[in-house]
Amino acid sequence: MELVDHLRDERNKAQFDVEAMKVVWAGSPQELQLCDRMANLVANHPAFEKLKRPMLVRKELFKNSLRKAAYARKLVIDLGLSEEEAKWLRFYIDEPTYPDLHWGMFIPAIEGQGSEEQKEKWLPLSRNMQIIGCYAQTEMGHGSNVQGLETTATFDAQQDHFIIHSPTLTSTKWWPGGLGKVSTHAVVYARLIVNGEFHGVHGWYNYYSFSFFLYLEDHSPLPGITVGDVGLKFGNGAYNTMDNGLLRFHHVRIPRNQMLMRVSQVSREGKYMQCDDVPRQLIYGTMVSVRQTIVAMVSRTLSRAVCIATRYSALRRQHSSSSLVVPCFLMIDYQSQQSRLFPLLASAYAFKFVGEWLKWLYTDVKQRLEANDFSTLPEAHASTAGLKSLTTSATVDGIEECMKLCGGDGYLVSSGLPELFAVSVPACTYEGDNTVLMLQVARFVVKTVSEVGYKEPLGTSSYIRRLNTLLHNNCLVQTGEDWVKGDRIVEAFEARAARMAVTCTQHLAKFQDPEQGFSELSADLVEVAVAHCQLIVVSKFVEKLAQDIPGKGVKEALEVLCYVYALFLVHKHQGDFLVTGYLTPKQASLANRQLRILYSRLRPNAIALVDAFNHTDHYLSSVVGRYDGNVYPNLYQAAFNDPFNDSHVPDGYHQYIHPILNQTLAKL
Ligand SMILES: CCCCCCCCCC/C=C\CCCCCCCCCC(=O)SCCNC(=O)CCNC(=O)[C@H](O)C(C)(C)COP(=O)(O)OP(=O)(O)OC[C@H]1O[C@@H](n2cnc3c(N)ncnc32)[C@H](O)[C@@H]1OP(=O)(O)O
Ligand SMILES: Cc1cc2nc3c(=O)[nH]c(=O)nc-3n(C[C@H](O)[C@H](O)[C@H](O)COP(=O)(O)OP(=O)(O)OC[C@H]3O[C@@H](n4cnc5c(N)ncnc54)[C@H](O)[C@@H]3O)c2cc1C
Repeated sequence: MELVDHLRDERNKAQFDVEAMKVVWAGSPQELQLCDRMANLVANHPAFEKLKRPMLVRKELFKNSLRKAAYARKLVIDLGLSEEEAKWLRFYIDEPTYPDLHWGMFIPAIEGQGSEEQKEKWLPLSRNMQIIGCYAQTEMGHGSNVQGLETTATFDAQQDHFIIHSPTLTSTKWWPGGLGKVSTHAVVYARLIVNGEFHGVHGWYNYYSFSFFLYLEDHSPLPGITVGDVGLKFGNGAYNTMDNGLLRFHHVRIPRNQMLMRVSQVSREGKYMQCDDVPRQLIYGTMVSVRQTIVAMVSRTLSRAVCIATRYSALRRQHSSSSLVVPCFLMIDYQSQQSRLFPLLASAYAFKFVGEWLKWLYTDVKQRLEANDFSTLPEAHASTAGLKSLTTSATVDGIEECMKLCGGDGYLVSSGLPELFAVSVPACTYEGDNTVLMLQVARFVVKTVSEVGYKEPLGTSSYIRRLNTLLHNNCLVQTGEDWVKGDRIVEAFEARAARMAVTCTQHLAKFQDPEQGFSELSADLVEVAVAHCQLIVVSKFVEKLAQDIPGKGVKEALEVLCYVYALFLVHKHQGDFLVTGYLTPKQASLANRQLRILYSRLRPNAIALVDAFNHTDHYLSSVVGRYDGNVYPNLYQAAFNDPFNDSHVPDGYHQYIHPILNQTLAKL
């Protein structure tokens, strides 16, 4: 049977080479080929079916996710997949499960914090999955406040052991993924006590990582350990495939050599030693690594929602303003729909490019760390924390907006959007609450501004070198066209960020106690951090455009996206630009007018731009976002696929409806 492409006319409007754009989106021809192969491997394997997921109760859902993870492992072994291929395989299976934490946090924690000897011993076991691990840092009473962790690790010199203990209910480890039911091991963060002394009460040496056996062979917990799942989470399927766990220790003994020993050691004699040349922040290194990975991946999550909403918007017709009866307008042709949808489409591309840059920065930092050069660690911390926060918040808000952009049908599970929202929303909390992370960025920015004159700002903060110019020279825009120039846009974002940072730094200086000032001004500080991070995203997009980008019309299409992203932010945050005095109201209104012109330039390319994400229908799992656009018959069929429609008479009908109809309620 010939397949009908209901979006063909839209596809024909494209003004650029979609295949070339696919390469740009993927990062390289090799990445495109790799992703395509893994996506199709998953899409064509019946084991990875996922449409029934939202209908399953927790125990069935969990078993189903274990089955998928086992099939995935089998495929990795049978096909001899590399770690990189296996990572994409997991990604396209699209179901959070224990391997994410095993590969994403447990192994990196050992790699980053273990001694050479420890790595040699534990990494082969972990990579072969002979042990399965998780990352147990958060406690019931302490999530953001890592310094407040209460779990203790007391050294017993006589037996050459650490005694791990949870002294209070609030010290219960709480939330670690993979911990509740599956893991055999954990990297546990605890407060170190040697010779009755708490180390580093001032926060230098408080917490150390331990790897130790949680379970006996038969998978029952070791004596002294209580373990379980934290309970059902938001959304039906969503993150409930993960066994986020709880864990308590009652004086559990582990050998001394299970303390991860790269950053510091405790000797056989009970002597505590801190490696002089390694900063203690390295124990936070796993979080830096995962935050970078989240930024690298988040654009795909947003692109998925945007792809669904764009395709549906380009199919569904509503009435025109002149006739409320005759449906003629495609939803995508409403200016108001475009002004909500197109900035999200542009954001997906913007986040992709900033993710690529962050990966580069992180790789560079990692190489430096291996050579004991820690000079770029503060910037890596601020950039990973800030961009994780900025991109996940925008993505989660964007998914919700896409749901609304699809009207009522977006609210149906079959649209794929509710589950995507539910699975993504905790990204604003895990790996660091987004506000807490922005406050870390603000600390970095304020510190950089305060040090002007005796320390050269580098990397993402190098704009602060030109503080004088940025504070005193106002925007030169005179026409709408002036707004579509890369350097002008970047300068506007630099001036806004610099002016906000300087104002906040001056306000902070008025406080006798800097910490009190920081606390009282924290809402303003978050805005400073947002301005700094948006500058990074905009400038990395502009830098991307300066590269050689092959393919007919590809660069031009990307330019439109870049200006849409930037001018949308100028419009959204025009208060910042006006209050800091950088823009006049006229210039702000020119930016908005130019934005509308850009929307009309983006419009013919909209479907091609989402096609360039190269998402399979399996990955999208959305009736309204299907590639062929054949929405209505499938939407209708999806309703009847719901087991609730198996019968006209639901359970309970005879019991609870008949008595009402028959007026026999009194018998109930
Ligand atoms: C929207 C959809 C998203 C889709 C996502 C897709 C996901 C892709 C899948 C990828 C595949 C695999 C990945 C793995 C799966 C991920 C699943 C998620 C699992 C979640 C796991 C967790 O949540 S683990 C627990 C995380 N916990 C936190 O993040 C806690 C947050 N708190 C902190 O980080 C810290 O406590 C703090 C930084 C907020 C404060 O610490 P502290 O009080 O000790 O520090 P100070 O503020 O005093 O600062 C002291 C100096 O240290 C510097 N600093 C702080 N942190 C760091 C760091 N990490 N690195 C370097 N330096 C650091 C700080 O700047 C100070 O410096 P100075 O000012 O110079 O003194
Ligand atoms: C799905 C999921 C998976 C997780 N996986 C893991 C895991 O594998 N391993 C692990 O160790 N942990 C894990 N966590 C825990 C996660 O890291 C924490 O939830 C996170 O660090 C936030 O801590 P919290 O929940 O205690 O929130 P809190 O710190 O209590 O924050 C609550 C509110 O207080 C605000 N707040 C807190 N501190 C400050 C401050 N200093 N200044 C201003 N505002 C502040 C926050 O902005 C937020 O609005 C997971 C969490 C979730 C939801």
